[in-house]
Amino acid sequence: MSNQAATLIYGKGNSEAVSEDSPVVSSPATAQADPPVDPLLPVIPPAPDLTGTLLLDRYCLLRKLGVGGMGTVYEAEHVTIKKRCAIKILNPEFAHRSELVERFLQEARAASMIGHENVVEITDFGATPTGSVFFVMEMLVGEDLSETIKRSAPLPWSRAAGITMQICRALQAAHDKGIIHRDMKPENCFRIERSGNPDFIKVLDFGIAKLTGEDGGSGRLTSTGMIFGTPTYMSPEQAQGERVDHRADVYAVGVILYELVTGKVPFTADNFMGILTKHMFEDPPAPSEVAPEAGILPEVEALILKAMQKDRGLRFQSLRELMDGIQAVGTDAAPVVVVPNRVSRPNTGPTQFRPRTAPITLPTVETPASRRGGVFGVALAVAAMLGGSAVALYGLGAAEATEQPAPKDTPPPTQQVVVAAPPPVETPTKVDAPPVGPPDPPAAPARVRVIVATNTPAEVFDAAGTHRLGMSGDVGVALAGAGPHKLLLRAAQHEDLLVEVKEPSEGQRFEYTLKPKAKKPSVVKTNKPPKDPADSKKPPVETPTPPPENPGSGTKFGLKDPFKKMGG
Ligand SMILES: Nc1ncnc2c1ncn2[C@@H]1O[C@H](COP(=O)(O)OP(=O)(O)OP(=O)(O)O)[C@@H](O)[C@H]1O
Repeated sequence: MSNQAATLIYGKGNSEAVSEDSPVVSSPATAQADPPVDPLLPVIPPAPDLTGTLLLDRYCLLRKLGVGGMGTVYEAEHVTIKKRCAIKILNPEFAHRSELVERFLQEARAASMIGHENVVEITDFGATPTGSVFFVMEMLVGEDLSETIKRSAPLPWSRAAGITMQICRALQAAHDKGIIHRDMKPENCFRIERSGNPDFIKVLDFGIAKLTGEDGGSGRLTSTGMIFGTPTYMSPEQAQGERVDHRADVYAVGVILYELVTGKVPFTADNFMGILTKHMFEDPPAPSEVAPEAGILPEVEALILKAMQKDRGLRFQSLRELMDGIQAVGTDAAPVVVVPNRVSRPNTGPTQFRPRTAPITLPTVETPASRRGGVFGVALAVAAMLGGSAVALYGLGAAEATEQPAPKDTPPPTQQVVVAAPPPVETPTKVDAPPVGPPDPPAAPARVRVIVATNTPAEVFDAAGTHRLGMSGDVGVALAGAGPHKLLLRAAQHEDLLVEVKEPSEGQRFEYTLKPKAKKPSVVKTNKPPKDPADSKKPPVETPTPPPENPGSGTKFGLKDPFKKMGG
């Protein structure tokens, strides 16, 4: 992982938070060697190796899997039932800081609240003999998506779509529960094989996620002045320290999709500040130009650019909308609208932070440049404080917060708002008055997405065979209305199959077998996605993950049950 992809967490503001001189910067994890560290960032001493330690009399730590920003992850075994698991232990450096203990356990709480098959499962938590805290996760065997990208990107559309759909589902489930991830990046998407699907995705690392419910703890956490995020995937509003809502995740997923289909990230620079500047002020280079060899379809490009609109009011307003867009690729659905970004940049600030490539300037509606200029100035000041290699977003929020009215449903801050305090986070269903764009989708859309699994890749049409609804496989097919739905499944060299789907529920899976035929199919699609080796495999069968074990074992150590806030 490059330094640019590292999560930056920087704290300041009260005695419980990380002190100003100890920013926490996540670093790439490796099982064998310590990760490279940005020489310009403060170094946190490595946590002691706890391999061989028995936790809660039942989890034996077998080997270190990697080191992240806040803790170390071990492979472990439940000694009684001999089940493998992964255990994340908070770096002892942070164990005495209740703010960080709370944040760490929040990761467990957030992932546990979501309860989705594409989100890593958390099963237990407790305290170590050395006084730190840990939580237990399902053990994932595979690799994170950044490795896949390094090795195989650009990915064919069918594969990129399947992966992105799962990320979207996981995050939509999070958003439905009032949780915003805020640090989506390929490193936080683990790719495992499950039931024959080599691209099964598990979203990890809700460590800086926001629980936006009234008692979700977000107020306490944000009021202490943590700053966080990964510059490469960071939305412009996050980079500017504005209030973050679920559309920051939409942006990050847009960047991930960009990377999946091009093999490159849209913005690079020599330092964090350079990347943030580009997210704020430059148009992403067109994916089709970045990777002409990848044959990126215009509608795929439009999807990416819409997800990455600088103005969040112009993005897909939910991941559900993005999923619909993905699903519509190759159909006769109306194309998505991408509004040119206004990408003018402030004319103040030291020139050393200016990106090297010329900005693409297009007219649009956007935040006034003057306001950006002010924010930019603060960003530069903080960057300078950090030696110019990293930008702490800390402080930017305060500059913006004074210009933005607090959402009506947000209680007034209990602490005095100081320059250092970042802004509160909104609930995913609320937006802070986007200037343009459609309203949030209704809570219960009249469409469900079902998985149509077939023995051979098949196109899914309406019963008349006139409207293509999508393809079989993991991307899923969106059905409007309650049903029953008659669907026509059509595959090359196979007999058409007419099926009926009665009262489908979201994510429900239907399996069908198409009979081979000798003669050629009567319908040939011209806009079929490129063939992907992964498609030729047996259609994935997704098995439900088992329910978590009873959490709460750590209470004898006086820990607050991280699962308690979700009532279970
Ligand atoms: N459940 C798991 N099963 C297997 N490996 C895991 C699991 N959870 C995390 N890992 C691996 O452990 C390493 C550290 O993970 P962690 O989430 O702490 O760090 P990170 O994502 O690199 O850091 P950051 O906190 O900066 O996002 C990573 O290589 C990650 O892929």
